[in-house]
Amino acid sequence: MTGIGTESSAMESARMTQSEAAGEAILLDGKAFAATIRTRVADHVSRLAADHGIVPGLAVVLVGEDPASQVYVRMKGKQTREAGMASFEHRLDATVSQADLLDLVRQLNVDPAVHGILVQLPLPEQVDTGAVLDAIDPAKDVDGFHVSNVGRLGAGQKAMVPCTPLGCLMLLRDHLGSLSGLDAVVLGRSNIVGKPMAQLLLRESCTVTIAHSRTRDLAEVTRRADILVAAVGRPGMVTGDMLKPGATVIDVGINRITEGDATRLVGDCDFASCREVAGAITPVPGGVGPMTIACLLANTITACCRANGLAEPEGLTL
Ligand SMILES: Nc1nc(=O)c2c([nH]1)NC[C@@H]1CN(c3ccc(C(=O)N[C@@H](CCC(=O)O)C(=O)O)cc3)C=[N+]21
Repeated sequence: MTGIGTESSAMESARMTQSEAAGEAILLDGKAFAATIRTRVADHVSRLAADHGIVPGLAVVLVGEDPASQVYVRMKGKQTREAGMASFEHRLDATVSQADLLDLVRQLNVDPAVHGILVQLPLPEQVDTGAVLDAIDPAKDVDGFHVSNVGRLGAGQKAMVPCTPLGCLMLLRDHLGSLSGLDAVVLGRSNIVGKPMAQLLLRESCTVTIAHSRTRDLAEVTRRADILVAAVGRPGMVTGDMLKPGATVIDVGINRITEGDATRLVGDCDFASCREVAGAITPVPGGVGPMTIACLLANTITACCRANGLAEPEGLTL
């Protein structure tokens, strides 16, 4: 019993008969599941206010004017406020110095109204990203990128868990129940998705392989996967022939491609061929993306509860 996503489980099983009849993969509806998590977050926020007079607060720092980053930051702010939490947005010029950015982070570290801090990535090149992430108070590190949270996750200690892998794991548990003994292949070895995802799957007792750009005979590796998590940022690189029939496929890729004068979001998986072979697959959009933001809100509640010595919020942590 995961405690997470019973509503969406019910939706999945309703959909299962339809999909099986069509010989196509079940769609793992991250958009619907994320809405469920946001409702849980909003419930916790009401309770924190009523019982303790606490309003959880999330600070988001955006440096520069990257259009995609602006969209994500706007979505995060909107959903934070809709859940009843306080949203603090800090926009800095693309030319900001490392020292000024560190000053802002330190100010947020000591601000009692701020329980979570997220510095939107990527940062401009004059800034040392690792130094900025490690300046964040680990207790407020809702992205789970601080080296101390990375270490704690690896050591099996209580940590802040990166939002995208956390969302992927919630989808997997919701669909599969126990993951114990399953072969999991993570495609991609980034610090923000691939590596923490592998740690979480290992914690679930999967047999974990991390594949990447230098992996030899990739298809031979991916065809062993009961669970395939694709996080490489290459549109359509996973095709149906690379999958074990019935595999559960989590597509983390968010690639904006231009077709004529329209743009379209596609994942790292070639959806048309993968859905013929997979047992279940996340769509892009509407899969992992919405789960990432929902988990950011969940992590903010978790950080707030821990900061105030309150019990872990049920259904929002691992
Ligand atoms: N410090 C930091 N933490 C992050 O978590 C972080 C970051 N930096 N930098 C950028 C990436 C990207 N990211 C996404 C979140 C939600 C969607 C999302 O909701 N996508 C929608 C589509 C939205 C659209 O139309 O663009 C979907 O997939 O359905 C996508 C991408 C968080 N990131």
